Formats: sequence, structure tokens, C-alpha cells
Amino acid sequence: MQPASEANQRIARISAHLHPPNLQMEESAGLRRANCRAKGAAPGFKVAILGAAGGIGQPLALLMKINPLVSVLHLYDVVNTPGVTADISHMDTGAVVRGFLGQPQLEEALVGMDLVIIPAGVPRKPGMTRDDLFKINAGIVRTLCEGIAKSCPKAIVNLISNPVNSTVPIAAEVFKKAGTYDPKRLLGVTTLDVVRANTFVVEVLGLDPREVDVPVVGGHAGVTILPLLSQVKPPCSFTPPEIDYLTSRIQNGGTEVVEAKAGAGSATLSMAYASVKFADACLRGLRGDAGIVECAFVASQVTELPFFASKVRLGRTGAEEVLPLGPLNEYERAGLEKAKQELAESIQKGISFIKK
Ligand SMILES: NC(=O)C1=CN([C@@H]2O[C@H](COP(=O)(O)OP(=O)(O)OC[C@H]3O[C@@H](n4cnc5c(N)ncnc54)[C@H](O)[C@@H]3O)[C@@H](O)[C@H]2O)C=CC1
Ligand SMILES: O=C([O-])CC(=O)C(=O)O
Repeated sequence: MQPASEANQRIARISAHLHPPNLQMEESAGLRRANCRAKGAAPGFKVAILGAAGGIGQPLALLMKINPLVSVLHLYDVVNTPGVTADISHMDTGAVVRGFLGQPQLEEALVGMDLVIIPAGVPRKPGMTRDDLFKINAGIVRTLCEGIAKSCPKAIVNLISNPVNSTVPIAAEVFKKAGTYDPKRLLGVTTLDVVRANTFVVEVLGLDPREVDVPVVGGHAGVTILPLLSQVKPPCSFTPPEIDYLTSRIQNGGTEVVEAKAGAGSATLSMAYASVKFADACLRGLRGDAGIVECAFVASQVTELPFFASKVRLGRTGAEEVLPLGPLNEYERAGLEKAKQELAESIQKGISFIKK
């Protein structure tokens, strides 16, 4: 039996945590930290999600809470993090969850993080392109990356906010300005293109999606999304109509969801799945696992463009090697030329946003 005074102290501590006066996330975070230290958090990585209360952010937070590689999970947003944090924190999995609300708490949300995932920003509505989101999302990404440069300059960054083809160059310029830029640590998340490609290809081939790997290179918008159907594993072949159908469906997968949601946003659940798949690969790389290869939009010398999505080998310091594209067929070479034209403009637009 514990002495009554000790038990009372514990109850007081828990109840202060559950009912803090004027729910101040910072204060409740402090209590959580104390509890976590007392119990000894499981070994693992510290992960922050910026935009954690959104359509992607919430299921992403749920899935990261059950990831055994995560010991601490910080949920930051400009709205609704108290509720999302309270909800997720009741899950009986290892990661300790803390919530942070609004710009004044951004720095605290980021201190000590190993991995920062950014799904903050507005999504598309029918009729919009991803580039139409630039006006709002460019500024959001700049602010968040300034916070990263200040509070966790060595963190791996997984950037989801669209238009990825421009937001990744924006982030790079912010980090350069701050003197913290390490190209290996900045990765634009294009995993959903690979996830869709795998799904649509197995529909045609009649295989199990877990057996298939389709590389998707280039960028993350329309014709910049370039599936390399000649390099599908296991090796297989497609008829010309199948290639046209698959390429178009993969390139327009995002729009397919935007239209089906009819004004209620874009892909959130499949994106949360894809983001966790990618984040988990990054964490395994950080842990030192060998042979982890994923597609991502990174600083690159694979083409003449400064950024390009291709397979990268993930390791302790991020994207440690950018792998070559491999042999392309004529159809893919033509697609690559189209992709590069659009990509060049989107990349320049991002760079200019910070430089001017
Ligand atoms: N890379 C990819 O493959 C994909 C990217 N996306 C992009 O992800 C972004 C988010 O999409 P959803 O979650 O559906 O949108 P959403 O609107 O449901 O959620 C966005 C969240 O960001 C928050 N937010 C806004 N400004 C912020 C700031 N300054 N700091 C922190 N948080 C802020 C909002 O409060 C909201 O909770 C969009 O830009 C969308 O286009 C979506 C799907 C796939
Ligand atoms: O299409 C959108 O706007 C969201 C996105 O990037 C995707 O689903 O691939």
C-alpha cells in the first residue's frame, strides 16, 4: 500500500493534467513531460506533426502513436490541438503525446525533434490545381521551416504541404538563409504516388499489392508525376492502352479524390497511410537499418533540375544516396521532358518566393 499522501499527490497531479485551468497546452505539456520522465519513456524517436489537427494530421497522428519507433509525439496546429491531443493520448501505446497550439508554442513543439512531418496548409477544391494553393501554403511552410531552423535544425523534415514541387524549394531556401540547410534532411513526400501506382498496377495485373513496387519519379503534380512502368517489380509488361490508362490514372489520382470529395478536401486517409509508410522508413533509416529505399522529392543531380523525385536510400542522416533513374523507354523519356518543363517553373517559383 502506498502512503495516503503520496497517492493523493499522484491523483492531484493527474487531475491537474486532465483539468488544467484554461487549458494551456504548454502547461499540460509540462506535466506530461514530468510524468513521462518519471515512468521512463520507451526508447525511440521524437516526432512532431505540424498541421496535426487537419484531415491528414489527425489520422497521421493516430498512426504515429501506434508506431513502436516513436517515443514522443508532438502535435502542433493553429487550431484544435487540445482536443486531438486529449483524444490520441488515451491510446495505450508507448509514445507520449503532447499538444501545442498556435505560433507562440511552435518553438517548444519543435525542440529536440528527430523527425518533423508537415501536412499544414489548405487542400484543393474541385477545379483547382496544386499550384493554386501556393499563395496560402508558401507562407505557412516558410513560417514552419523558420521554426525548424531555430529549434531542431538537425531534424529530418517530411514535407507534405502542396504544391510540393514548390514548397520543398521554399523550405530549402529558408534553411539556407538560416545557415542550417542539409539537403539530405529535407524530403518532399511523394509516397502517395507510389501507393496509388502500386494499387492501380495490381488492378490491371491481378496481383497482391504487397508484391508490387512501381517507381514514380519527377514531382508531385499532374505531368510531373512520372510512373516508370518499365521498371515495375516483379518484372511485367503492359499493352500501350494499359500504359496510357495507368499513367493518366496515377498522374490524376489526387484530382480523382478531390472530385469525389466534391469540395470537402483532398486525399487524407490514403495520404496519412502513405505518410506513415514514408516516416517509418525515415525512422528505420535513422536507426541505422540497411537497404531502405523509397521515392521522394529531394535535392538532386539526377537531372539538370535542382530538385527531383526519385528513389533515395535512407540512412542515419536522411537521404544518403539519390539513386539514378535507370533505363527509360521512349514513352518515359517523352514524359520526362514534359515533367522537367513544368518542374523547372514550379521550383523557380518556390526559390523566388524566399529570395525576392
Ligand atoms: N504530398 C502529398 O502527397 C499530399 C499533400 N496534400 C496536402 O497536404 C495539405 C494538408 O491537407 P489536409 O490535411 O487535407 O488539409 P486540412 O485543411 O484538413 O488540414 C490542414 C491543417 O493545417 C493547419 N494549419 C493551417 N495553417 C497552419 C499553420 N500556420 N501552422 C500549423 N498548422 C496550420 C490547419 O489548421 C489544418 O488543421 C494540403 O496542402 C494538401 O494539398 C494532400 C494530400 C497528398
Ligand atoms: O491532389 C491533391 O490536391 C492532394 C494531393 O497532393 C494528392 O492527393 O496527391
